[in-house]
Amino acid sequence: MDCISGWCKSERRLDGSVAIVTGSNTGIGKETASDFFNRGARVSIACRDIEKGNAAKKDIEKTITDSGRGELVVEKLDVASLNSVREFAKRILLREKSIDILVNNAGVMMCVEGKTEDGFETHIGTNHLGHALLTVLLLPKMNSSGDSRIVFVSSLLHKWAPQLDLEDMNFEKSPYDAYQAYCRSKAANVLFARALANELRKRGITNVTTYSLHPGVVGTDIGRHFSDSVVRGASWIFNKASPLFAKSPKCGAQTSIYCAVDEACSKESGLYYADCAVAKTSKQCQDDAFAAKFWDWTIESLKIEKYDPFQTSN
Ligand SMILES: CC1=C(/C=C/C(C)=C/C=C/C(C)=C/C=O)C(C)(C)CCC1
Repeated sequence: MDCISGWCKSERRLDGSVAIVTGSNTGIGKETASDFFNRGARVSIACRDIEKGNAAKKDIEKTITDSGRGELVVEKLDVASLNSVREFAKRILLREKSIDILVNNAGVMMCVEGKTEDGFETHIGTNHLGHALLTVLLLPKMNSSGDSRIVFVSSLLHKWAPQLDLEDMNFEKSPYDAYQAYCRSKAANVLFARALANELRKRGITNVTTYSLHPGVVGTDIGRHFSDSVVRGASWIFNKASPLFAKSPKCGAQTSIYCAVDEACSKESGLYYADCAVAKTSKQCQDDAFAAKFWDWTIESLKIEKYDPFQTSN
């Protein structure tokens, strides 16, 4: 089955590779995990709810193609909690000899005003900071694993974010706006992928590459909080109506899969993609000086100034 909106045509196998996909119990993440599994990878289904993860594992096992399968490991990870991210990273680093693919896919949208347990605004804390910590903790192993790729699932809506005010990322100065909070967190994904690519380049590290992307408008659980902050019943309507205007999760996963496996982009790093091709980002996300400031803001927020993500041992 092809998707009119772009299809990852690569037939590359991932036998012996290790891939981690956050939020892969459902939606785009589940389809991404299923693709890697059918290419032979050992895939970590990293999600909050182990039961939902196990149900996804059962579903994915039914998709086995003739070319064979890898392995699925369901694992507890809540990216809204830095503690949970640390625990998850510790377990993975102890168990895996290499980490070849990390897809930062989990996300929330249109949540009511709130803070994560670490005191960050819900969207920036979950969609960006949790994934940023996961990325830097896994980086030394990825750096020692030969060619490896880090993929950030962003959104076209990153373009609706105003110029980010690093003094007000948690809406302490300005009034809370759920839509803007989401758009900011998606700009954060694009900026962080770019900043990380620049930091790696600066140190001559060429075997780890980064990607950010817009999956398309996709009918998934991303609408689960629409009823809380848009209008009553919005989540239900989004669920029912999305097949009429949105991509299926399988088509929505194609750009994530392209960035993670395709030979065509293996030498690219820090760019933004849509429909399996490089696309243009907003002005602030093309600004390398601002990306560097955003990198520093992220490291400070995570309180890991003393940690060196660019070491190779682990
Ligand atoms: C159908 C529908 C809606 C439309 C939702 C859309 C179009 C969501 C798009 C989400 C995107 C693009 C996310 C990207 O990151 C509303 C307004 C919630 C109201 C209830 C019914």
